[in-house]
Amino acid sequence: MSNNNNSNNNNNNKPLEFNRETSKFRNWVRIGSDRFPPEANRYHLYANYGCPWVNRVLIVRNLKGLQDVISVSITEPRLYEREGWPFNPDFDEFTTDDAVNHAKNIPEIYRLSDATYQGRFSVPVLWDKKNSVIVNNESSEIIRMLNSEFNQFAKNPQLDLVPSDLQVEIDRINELVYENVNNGVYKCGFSPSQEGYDIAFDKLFNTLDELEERLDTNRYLVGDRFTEADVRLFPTLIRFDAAYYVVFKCNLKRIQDYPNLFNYLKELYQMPALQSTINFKHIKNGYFKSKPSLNPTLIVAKGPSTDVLLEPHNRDSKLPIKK
Ligand SMILES: N[C@@H](CCC(=O)N[C@@H](CS)C(=O)NCC(=O)O)C(=O)O
Repeated sequence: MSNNNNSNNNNNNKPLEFNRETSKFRNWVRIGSDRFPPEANRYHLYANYGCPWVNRVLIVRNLKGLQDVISVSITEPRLYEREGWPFNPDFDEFTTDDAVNHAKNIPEIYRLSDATYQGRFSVPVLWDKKNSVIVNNESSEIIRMLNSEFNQFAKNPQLDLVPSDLQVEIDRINELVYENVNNGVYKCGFSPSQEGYDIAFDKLFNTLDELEERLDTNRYLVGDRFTEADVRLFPTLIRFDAAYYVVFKCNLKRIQDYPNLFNYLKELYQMPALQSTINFKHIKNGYFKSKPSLNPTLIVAKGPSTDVLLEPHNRDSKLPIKK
C-alpha cells in the first residue's frame, strides 16, 4: 500500500505520482477478541455506492449473507470540500441518514471516535455500536473480517473467499491488481505530473492486457473458483467505461474492448449479490462531481449504455467449471 513519502519525488521536490494516504483505524473484529468480538447487530458500515473500496465490502456482506447482521448507512455520492461525505436521505431512495450516531456527515463519525483525528475522512468505515468507536477504515481488512469472523451469524458460512490453498496466489494477484488497476486508475486521474500519469497509464493497460490473457484460460482470476481476487477487481472494472475512461483519462481502451475481461465482467455483474451493490447514477455522480479540478462544470456524462452488461456472456461455454 502506498503512503506519503518522498521516495518518488523529482529534483524540484514536486511529487511525480499520486500517493494514497494509509488508513489509520486498523483494529480487527476477531473470534475470541476481548475488545471487538463478532456479534450480530453490533457493527455498522458507513458506505456509499460511488466508492470502489466500499463496493468490495458491500459485495462480501451480500455474498456471506450478513445483511441482517451488519447494518449500513449510505451517504450522498458526492464528496464536498468542507463537509466530506454527507448523509442526505433526500438525495434519492438509495441514500440514508445515520440512524446510529445521527451525524450529518462522515467527518463527524471520525471525530466521535477520536476527537484528535487528523487524516482523511474516507469510507468505508466499520463502526462498533457498543464501544462507539471506529474499528477499521481499511476495506481490504474489513472484507477479511467479514469473510472469516462472522460465520456464526452468516447465511452462507460455508463460502470462503480466501481458501487457504489459494491464499498465496490470491495475495499475489491482489497486489498486482491493487498497484496497477484499483489504485492505478487513481494514479492516472490524480497524477500531479505528466510523467507520473504516463507511467501509471502504461502500467494500467499492460496489467489489463495481462489479465485479459489470464482470463482466456481461467474462468476466474485464480482458476475455477470465484475468490476475493475477483471481488477486488470487479469494482474497478464496473466503473471503468462509465467513469475512469473519461474522468481519469484512462482512455487507451474500454473494458468493452477486451473480449475476456468484458465477458468476465458481465458474468460477475449478473450475480445478484454483486449487481445489487451497483448504482451507476451514484457512481457517475461520485466521479463527475467530487473533484471540481477534474470536471469544473460538474456536468455528468450521459453514456455509455450499461444495458450491454445484461446481455449473455460466454464464460460457461468457453470455460465450463469441472464438477
Ligand atoms: N484504503 C482505503 C481507501 C478508501 C478511500 O479512499 N475512500 C474514498 C472514496 S472512494 C474516500 O472516502 N475519500 C474521501 C477523501 O479522501 O476525503 C480503503 O480501501 O478502505
